[in-house]
Amino acid sequence: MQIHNISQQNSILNNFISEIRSVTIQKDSMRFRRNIERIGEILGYEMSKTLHYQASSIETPLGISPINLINDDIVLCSILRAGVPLHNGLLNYFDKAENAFISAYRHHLHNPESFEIIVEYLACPNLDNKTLILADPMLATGQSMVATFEALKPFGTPKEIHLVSIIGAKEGVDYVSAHFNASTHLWIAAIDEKLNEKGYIIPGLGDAGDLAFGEKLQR
Ligand SMILES: O=P(O)(O)OC[C@H]1O[C@H](OP(=O)(O)OP(=O)(O)O)[C@H](O)[C@@H]1O
Ligand SMILES: O=c1cc[nH]c(=O)[nH]1
Ligand SMILES: [Mg+2]
Repeated sequence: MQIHNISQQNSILNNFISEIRSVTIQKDSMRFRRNIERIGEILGYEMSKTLHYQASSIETPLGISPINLINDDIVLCSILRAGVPLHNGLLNYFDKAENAFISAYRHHLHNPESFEIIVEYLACPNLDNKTLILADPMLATGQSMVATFEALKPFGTPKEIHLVSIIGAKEGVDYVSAHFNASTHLWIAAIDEKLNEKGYIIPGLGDAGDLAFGEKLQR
């Protein structure tokens, strides 16, 4: 897997990352969602540099302007719930993309430390020869990303896969690296050191789904 850790280079991305991590600023859920969206726009922009382009020309009122335009058929798939604002950010830029949504959530078994990933809802177009972007802001154990990839297999074989995440744990990055092809790209804004005993990223930011949309009752 090709890992692109975008915050290794200083940019305004750092300011948005610091705001979603900040225990005080993240309490403003509208700002939290908007920051996730802005980060999605930045990661999408960085990713766009590796897409395929075709020479084109555009008629302006005063002449003809040559320009290379993206030539890929993009399918943007995000994992509910926390993936929604990241999806919106990516879709702001890849506005012609087809869209897929999947639900993957942690179902806690007997105690907070043990859980399984439940995939229930899935809506997806044909993926054959498309460029698949899989988006989820948190890459903790990596199990949701891998379960999503497995669930999408019956929908076709993409030509390229780009994983987009905001904060990952080293363990989760290693887990997805082992499950995805070496040609898969991972676009990520930060890789944190570890997971705690409940599978939360440390230092991370807490629960992204709850911060964006409010606490949910455990089922
Ligand atoms: O890498 P993993 O260990 O699989 O964890 C990451 C998953 O956890 C979060 O979702 P969560 O289960 O909290 O659901 P939510 O988005 O509905 O809050 C996050 O959005 C990922 O989907
Ligand atoms: O740290 C984590 C891990 C999984 N999901 C989250 O929202 N945060
Ligand atoms: Mg959550």
